[in-house]
Amino acid sequence: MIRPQPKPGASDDTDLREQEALLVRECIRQMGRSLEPDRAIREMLHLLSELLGLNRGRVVLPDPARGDLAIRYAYGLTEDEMRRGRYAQGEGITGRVMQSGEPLLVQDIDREPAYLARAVARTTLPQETVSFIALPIEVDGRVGGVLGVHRLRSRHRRLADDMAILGTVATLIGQILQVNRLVSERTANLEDENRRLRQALEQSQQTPIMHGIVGRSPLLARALRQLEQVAGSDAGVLLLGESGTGKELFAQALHRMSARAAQSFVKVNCAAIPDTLFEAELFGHEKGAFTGAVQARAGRFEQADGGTLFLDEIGDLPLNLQVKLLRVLQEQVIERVGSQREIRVDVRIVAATHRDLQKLVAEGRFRADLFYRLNVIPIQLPSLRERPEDIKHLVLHFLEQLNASHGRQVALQPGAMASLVAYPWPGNIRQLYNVLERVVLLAEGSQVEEAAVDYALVTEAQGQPVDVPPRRIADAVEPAGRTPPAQSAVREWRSVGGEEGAAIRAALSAANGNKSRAAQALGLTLRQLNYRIAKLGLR
Ligand SMILES: Nc1ncnc2c1ncn2[C@@H]1O[C@H](COP(=O)(O)OP(=O)(O)OP(=O)(O)O)[C@@H](O)[C@H]1O
Repeated sequence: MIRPQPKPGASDDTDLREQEALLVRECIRQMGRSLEPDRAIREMLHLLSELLGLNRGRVVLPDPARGDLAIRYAYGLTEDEMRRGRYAQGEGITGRVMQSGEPLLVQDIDREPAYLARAVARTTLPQETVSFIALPIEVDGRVGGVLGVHRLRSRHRRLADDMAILGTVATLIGQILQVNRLVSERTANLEDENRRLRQALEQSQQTPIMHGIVGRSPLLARALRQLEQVAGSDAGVLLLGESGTGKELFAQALHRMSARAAQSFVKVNCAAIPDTLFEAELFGHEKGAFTGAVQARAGRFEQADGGTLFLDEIGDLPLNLQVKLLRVLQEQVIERVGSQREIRVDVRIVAATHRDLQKLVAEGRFRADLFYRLNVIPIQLPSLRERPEDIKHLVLHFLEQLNASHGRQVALQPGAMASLVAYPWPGNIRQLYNVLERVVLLAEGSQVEEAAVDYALVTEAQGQPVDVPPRRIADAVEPAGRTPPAQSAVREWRSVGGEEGAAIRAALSAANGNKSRAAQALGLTLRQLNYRIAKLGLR
């Protein structure tokens, strides 16, 4: 067999092609190690040097912490040289390539002023003419870094070939960086998610919750015990407590615990029904009973037959309607408006009010007989002020709900929680929920800081007639970054280390006893200043 004789120089060419092919093959093999970019990229730079004589390869990447560029991977550079290799945007050859996204070739580094020789000193390089080649590395469709190598100018390989192979290597390095960025992003997301789930799990294990009612304070526990005791009977229950203390929630829990749980729970808000519609609403009406009664309709009593009727805001029921309600409660029969037919109903009555019914009775505004009928088992629900230890549990419970319903992953920093616990919550749990919802919706990151909560509380307080502890107001008049007008006075006031009295006196004396001006100087409202004066017993 006759082997074809290579032309002169062809064997050199073949060797070079083989080396190139070997380099590309090996570099592609390194792609399998994408998750270890240090090893994979260093090995690629090693092959460039070993097989093609493109030496001291380095990959320069942006350093987000310092806002410049730094050598991240290298072959043939000492640690010191790597450390020295930092470039501002647009600085030197590397900075320019990063900025323009175009490759640059310096034929002779000794004749190019833009070449900085910062990482590798000229003295450590060969005496002959040295070139420097820098190429952009594309990551996610953008210039994500720069690949740079030294090259002896007089060599047997053509420059165009070197440029082509370097382009291929830069692309492969870009792929490795892209995979890594993706993996670290996903890992960070998963870690975040994990942390949040762990927190949620801890919270749900810690949050004492019975029948959907959160809290473990003694006053709440007592109310819950009473609820459980009476759940089995048909006795009427009167739930007493301020607005937003959970009266409706308790009524629902009572219904669910009772033997009537499979039947309906029907709510009537006595304060919301106009007098003229009250009878029709409660007892129903026949077709044509009054204008607009186009068809017969069952009232709330009938709808609740066999179940529970929750009469909310019973204290707001006008006297003439109290008589009608009493009659039904006594006889357990109703007559629809426009009909004389008696319909027997079997309902358990749970009533609720935020008013002092006994006082209303004494004033002749609530019938005593109806009061005794409803007040068989009174259960007093504590306000949030009386059970501050429950606030934290409620906050964690609502936070979990709000995160789920708004697709957020918000957590509160300790200071933020402390602010929520310190707030007086005149509107009780409903108000707490509303404020938290606002905080979750407005949260910019996953961690809510104290200042953000304080700001929400101040906004809340401004819309509510409520005395907020002044320290909170002073802290939170403006969100971080903006300067409240009276900040210096506030700082002074705070710097007296709790001696509020002295600060208030000083402000009052500076304002010649004018409280409005003193309040302004302290960064408080007049109402808050009055509150502090009264609380501290100042004259
Ligand atoms: N202990 C609690 N645990 C969890 N959520 C609660 C608790 N108490 C009240 N809530 C929630 O707070 C909100 C207000 O409660 P609810 O409507 O029962 O109060 P209310 O006393 O009936 O108020 P109002 O007198 O103004 O009608 C509801 O969303 C309720 O689910």
